[in-house]
Amino acid sequence: ADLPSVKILATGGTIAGTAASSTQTTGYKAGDLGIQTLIEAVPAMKDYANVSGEQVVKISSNNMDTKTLLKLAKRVNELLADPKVDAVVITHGTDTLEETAYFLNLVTKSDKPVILVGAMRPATAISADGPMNLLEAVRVASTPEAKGKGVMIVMNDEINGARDVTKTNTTNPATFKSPELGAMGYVSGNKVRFYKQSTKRHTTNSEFDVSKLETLPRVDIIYSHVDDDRIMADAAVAAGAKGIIHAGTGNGSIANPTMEGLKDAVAKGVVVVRSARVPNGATTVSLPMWTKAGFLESDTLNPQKARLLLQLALTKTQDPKEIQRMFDQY
Ligand SMILES: NC(=O)CC[C@H](N)C(=O)O
Repeated sequence: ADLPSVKILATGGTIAGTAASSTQTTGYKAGDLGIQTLIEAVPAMKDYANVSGEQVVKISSNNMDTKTLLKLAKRVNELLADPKVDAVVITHGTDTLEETAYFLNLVTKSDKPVILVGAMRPATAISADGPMNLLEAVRVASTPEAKGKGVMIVMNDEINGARDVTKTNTTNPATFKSPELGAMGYVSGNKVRFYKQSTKRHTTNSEFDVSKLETLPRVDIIYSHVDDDRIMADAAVAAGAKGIIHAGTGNGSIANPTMEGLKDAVAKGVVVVRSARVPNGATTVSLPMWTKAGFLESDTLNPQKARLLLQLALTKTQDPKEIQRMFDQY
């Protein structure tokens, strides 16, 4: 009775996936099982928390969209405002898990733990990783030290912070890593162990608020490559993008023809942020001509997370100086 109350919000993914055979680990149906089935599969959760479930959506997370993100964020805030709820765990597909985690890290108005969890093997597979991951997520959510650390992903015995974590392997269960900045902690034996946390702004210290938002501004990502040209930049502007994240080569480098397209985008009021297709390191000022063109820098945020931050930034301001400040602080 004295245990914390943890609400599990289910959204689908492989953790709720089913396949025709116990050895099938690809080509299965994601998001098939409901939250009650997932909870019943892990009775040990009751040793750590009073858990209850709620199905938000049943999707494969490659289909995650703004509407669902906003719905989820609003529900998380509603639940955490209730003194009877101590923490929220969200089951989610792994494809866009890091994006939902970072988005919630920016818009959750509570210091109560919010833990995201998924699986790489469907629930029907031998050595399915979902049940243990869910148990560990609930254990972390029930730990007092998890409070105030921002949104986290718990999978495969690791606790990773929403800002720094990324999916690093297409199929391996040990896929969620923070390669540059390291894991925050481990679920190890009978202990939840924390070692570090991000210095970046999040949750109760964040200026972003989705409570009145029904949509987010369009922001497109342009991925750089050999033979790059301006076609994608022009297409983004034509599609009505208010922002563009350029996933540049190296330290956010831009091919000359693409640069012309992006300069024209800036001239039309589109905010352009340089990120990088390189997984590690900060994207910084490299060539002065890019700064002169008005392009901003994403710091260590990967393109998909930079996109979410720019969307939220654009709900508050169009001022490039202010938006760069946000990229420096979040
Ligand atoms: N491991 C997974 O969860 C991937 C399954 C699916 N593509 C999803 O993200 O929902």
